[in-house]
Amino acid sequence: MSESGIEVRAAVIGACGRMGSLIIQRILATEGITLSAAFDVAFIGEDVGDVIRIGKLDVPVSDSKDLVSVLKETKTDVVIDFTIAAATAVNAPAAASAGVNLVIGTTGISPEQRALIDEAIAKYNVGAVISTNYSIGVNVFFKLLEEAAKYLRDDYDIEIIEAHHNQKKDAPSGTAMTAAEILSEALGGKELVFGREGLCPRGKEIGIHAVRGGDIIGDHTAMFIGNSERIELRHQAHTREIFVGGAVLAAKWINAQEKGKVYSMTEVLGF
Ligand SMILES: NC(=O)C1=CN([C@@H]2O[C@H](COP(=O)(O)OP(=O)(O)OC[C@H]3O[C@@H](n4cnc5c(N)ncnc54)[C@H](OP(=O)(O)O)[C@@H]3O)[C@@H](O)[C@H]2O)C=CC1
Ligand SMILES: O=C(O)C1=N[C@H](C(=O)O)C[C@H](O)C1
Repeated sequence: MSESGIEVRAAVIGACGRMGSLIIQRILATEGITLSAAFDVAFIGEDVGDVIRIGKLDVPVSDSKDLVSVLKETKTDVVIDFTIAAATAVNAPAAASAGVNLVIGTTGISPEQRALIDEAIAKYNVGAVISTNYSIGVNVFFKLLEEAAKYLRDDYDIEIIEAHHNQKKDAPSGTAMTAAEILSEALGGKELVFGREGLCPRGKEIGIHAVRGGDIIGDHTAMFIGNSERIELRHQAHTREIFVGGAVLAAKWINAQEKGKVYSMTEVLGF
């Protein structure tokens, strides 16, 4: 039990994945939050602690097809979802329908999928944090981009380059997309161009480029390129723990917020 006496019951979807398994370990090490359930597509029925090799936890891996009934049985307050967009588009509305708050880290969510999620959050009056990046550093990076755009206006060409590990499924990264959206909005609307090939004279667009290889955790560089100078803002993740800490913080935070709304990680951090 935490000092405040509130114990948040959190379920993890994508529990056996790179992020999910670390989030479970962080929940176990954090006061005021308990692991209520774990969902994945493989290892159904096995103890999740055994699957992620940290020892028995007496929490079975459940099939997300049983999401609503398991969330109700386990009296879950919040689900933390780090999976793939097609899964989140189904599981987030289902969890909301059970009255459970949401922390969504999955990237590559299309505008149509996002609309379904937003609709369920409003309809079932649950709270949600949705962020393409839960690290403190990246959320400062987002603020710095806004600030740079304010001064540089349209005079500098903007290119965003992201690099990630060779197991990442989606491209470009969700963080690169958020960075581009922030810059586009600050500059009154810009076309986004993904990579370049063939005849492609540069216009006033924002270029976005994805690199994939090895075990890169996540690098993001925004280049503001003028005729005689350039500014580069860069964030490099050294470990996934920076995302994990933010996601668990968000899971505890959302419980105490006004419901029926979607919050960003910058709001969780109070920026
Ligand atoms: N917002 C942020 O700060 C961050 C976001 N991410 C994002 O989180 C997501 C996951 O990344 P990562 O952990 O590296 O990926 P992994 O592939 O390692 O983990 C995802 C897990 O989800 C499982 N899964 C897939 N579909 C379902 C489903 N329908 N129900 C339950 N589980 C499911 C996968 O199973 P299987 O492998 O069998 O398909 C896998 O075990 C990505 O979208 C990534 O971009 C990552 C880091 C930080
Ligand atoms: O898949 C990853 O690993 C990451 N995904 C997120 C993204 O797509 O922005 C965040 C982080 O860079 C790691």
